[in-house]
Formats: sequence, C-alpha cells, structure tokens
Amino acid sequence: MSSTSSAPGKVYLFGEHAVVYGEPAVPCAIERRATVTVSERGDDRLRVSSSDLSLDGFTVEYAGSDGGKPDVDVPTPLIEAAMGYVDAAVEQARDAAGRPDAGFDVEIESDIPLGAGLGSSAAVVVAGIDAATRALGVELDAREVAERAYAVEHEVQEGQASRADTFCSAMGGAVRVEGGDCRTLDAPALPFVVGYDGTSHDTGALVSGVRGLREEYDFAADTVEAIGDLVRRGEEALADGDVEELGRLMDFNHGLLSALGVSARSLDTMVWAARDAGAQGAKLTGAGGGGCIVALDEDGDALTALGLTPGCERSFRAALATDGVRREDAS
Ligand SMILES: Nc1ncnc2c1ncn2[C@@H]1O[C@H](COP(=O)(O)OP(=O)(O)O)[C@@H](O)[C@H]1O
Ligand SMILES: C[C@@](O)(CCOP(=O)(O)O)CC(=O)O
Ligand SMILES: [Mg+2]
Repeated sequence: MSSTSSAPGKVYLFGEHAVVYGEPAVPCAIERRATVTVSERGDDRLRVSSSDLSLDGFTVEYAGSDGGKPDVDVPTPLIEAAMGYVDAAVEQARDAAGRPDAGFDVEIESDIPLGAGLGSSAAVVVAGIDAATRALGVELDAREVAERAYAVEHEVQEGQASRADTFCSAMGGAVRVEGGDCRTLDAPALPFVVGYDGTSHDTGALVSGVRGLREEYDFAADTVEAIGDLVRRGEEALADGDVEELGRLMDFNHGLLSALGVSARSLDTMVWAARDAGAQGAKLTGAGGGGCIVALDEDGDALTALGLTPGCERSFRAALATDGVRREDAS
C-alpha cells in the first residue's frame, strides 16, 4: 500500500531554546509543507529520495535496521545528516505497527527551507511517521504522531529537544508547549513575513551551545527564565489580539536570543530592515545561527524592504496553517 501525508513548518512567535529547559513557547504552523509518500516494499530495505536538499536532491538505498552500507548518489555527510531523521521516523512507524522488518520506498518533497528555523525536520518526521504507519495499515491520531515525532527529534538532536516543533507541525495552528503540557491555542491570523538568508544550521549543535552557556553563566540561566516570563506576557497579548504588544515582545525575545549567542549578523540585519520599514516586531525563528527571521508586518512594507536587503535571499508572507498533519491520498 502507498500513502502520502503532509505536515507544515512553523515560526516561533516566542520561546525557542528556552522551551528545551521547560519554559513555555508559542510556535505557529505556517503554510509551507513537507509531503512524504511511503510505499511498503517486499523486502526489508529502505530507499529514500528527496527533492529538496541542497544540491539537486538525492536517492539512497540500503538494507533495513541492521544498517547495510548505504548506496548513495550524493556525498555522504549530507545523507548522514538527512537520514538521521528519516531513519528514526521509519523506526517509529515500524514500532507503532509492530512490523520491525518492514521495508519502504520513501519520497520526500518539501517547500520548507532546510535547517533555517522553519521546522523542516519536524515536518518531514511528522509527515513521514503518518504516511509510513498508514502504509502498514495503522492509523495514529495526531497527538500520537506528535509524541513519536518528538522521540525522533530528541534522539537525533542528542537528547536535547522540546515537543514544540513536532506538536505544532502535527496539530497545526498556534500552540503552547511547556514541558509535556502541549495545547492548541485560539489565535488570530497574524501578518507574518519571513526573511531567509539562504544559509542552514544544525539545530542540535546550537542547542548544545546554549546548554553549555547556561551551565557556565548565571546570566544565561536568567535569560532562559526571562524568555519564559516574556512568553507568558505574550500569551496575554495573543489572547487580546494586541499586535503592537506582540511585536514589542518579539523584539525583546530577539534581544534575549542574541544574549544566548544564537543570532547572526545576517539575522540582525534582516530584523533591523523589517523594523526600520515599520514592522510591529521582528525576531529570529528557531535555533538561529543563520536562516530565517519572522516579522509582524501589517502593511507589507517590511516584505518590500526585506526583498531589497542585501543578505536576504528570499522573503515571503507566511499564512497560519490551520491544518496540521494531513492525509494527501485518497486510498
Ligand atoms: N526535504 C528533506 N528531505 C530529507 N531530510 C530533510 C528534508 N528537510 C529537512 N530534512 C532533515 O531535517 C534537517 C534539518 O533540521 P534542523 O537542523 O532541525 O533545521 P530546521 O528544522 O530548522 O529546518 C536536515 O539536515 C535533514 O536531516
Ligand atoms: C531551538 C529549538 O527550541 C527549536 C529549533 O527549531 P528549528 O529546528 O531550528 O526549526 C529546539 C527545540 O525546541 O527542540
Ligand atoms: Mg528542526
């Protein structure tokens, strides 16, 4: 049987990094999706092709969980990075269906820039688990897909992950995550604009950096707590639909993330370009180190300004995605 599922990427309104240490965060799903098609094979091998990695995509085929040598058509480090998430997602599906030896053909198509703070890893894993379990005839509810996808991010990011990205991608809309407490929120449609510098990061490495800083310096531990306080204020502003206040808090959040060492010159440049053009607020989104910023831009001037900013490779509006993981095939 063949199954296709898609899941959205996300921007963080508030709270990335601090959420790893139990503070609350509010990510919002956006209309940029990863689509994964999975077919069961007659053997225990795994064949993965992806049309949205750097280079021109890749295909890899290798033996199942006993780890045969991959036969790849592009350089290995890229594949290793990519296969960490896909491999672990397939393992979750095998476990959920009680089929440890199931083999699959997996095809990934994604319009979420990779490693840029928009949650491509979570979207690929959420859509992958959903499609692979359905290919084995098992239907999981979105919360279970989210929990299994979290286990994958936790494993691949070397024991350092929150449930925020995966819960948001599975459920869609705006969500609030604080440790194991994951809820969906009623949120107004916000005028998100994204600026992307064209670079990518490794989330695991950036999270490790913040962890080290937090252990070594009291100011960093205090900064993580301050982000939590700010998120609680942000929740009130969100409930009131107060875009001015949300923007102000996003600006503060960016400053606190800078203090944790996860901003970059390109991100600061895009943040200031958006603010100078009249954005209500702007901050980096996701792990940082390069990648994307998100701004609130009611009149569209920040979108125009980002398009003219050297170092901003792409800018686009990002509508809130109300659907989380969803089935894309009829059978
Ligand atoms: N289209 C894709 N095909 C295969 N793997 C992907 C794809 N998109 C993302 N990934 C996986 O997700 C990783 C990026 O995740 P991460 O570093 O958490 O950044 P982000 O989640 O912000 O995009 C990639 O290195 C790759 O392993
Ligand atoms: C930094 C962090 O809070 C978010 C990472 O998001 P992304 O992978 O950069 O899209 C890590 C996490 O919550 O697991
Ligand atoms: Mg990620």
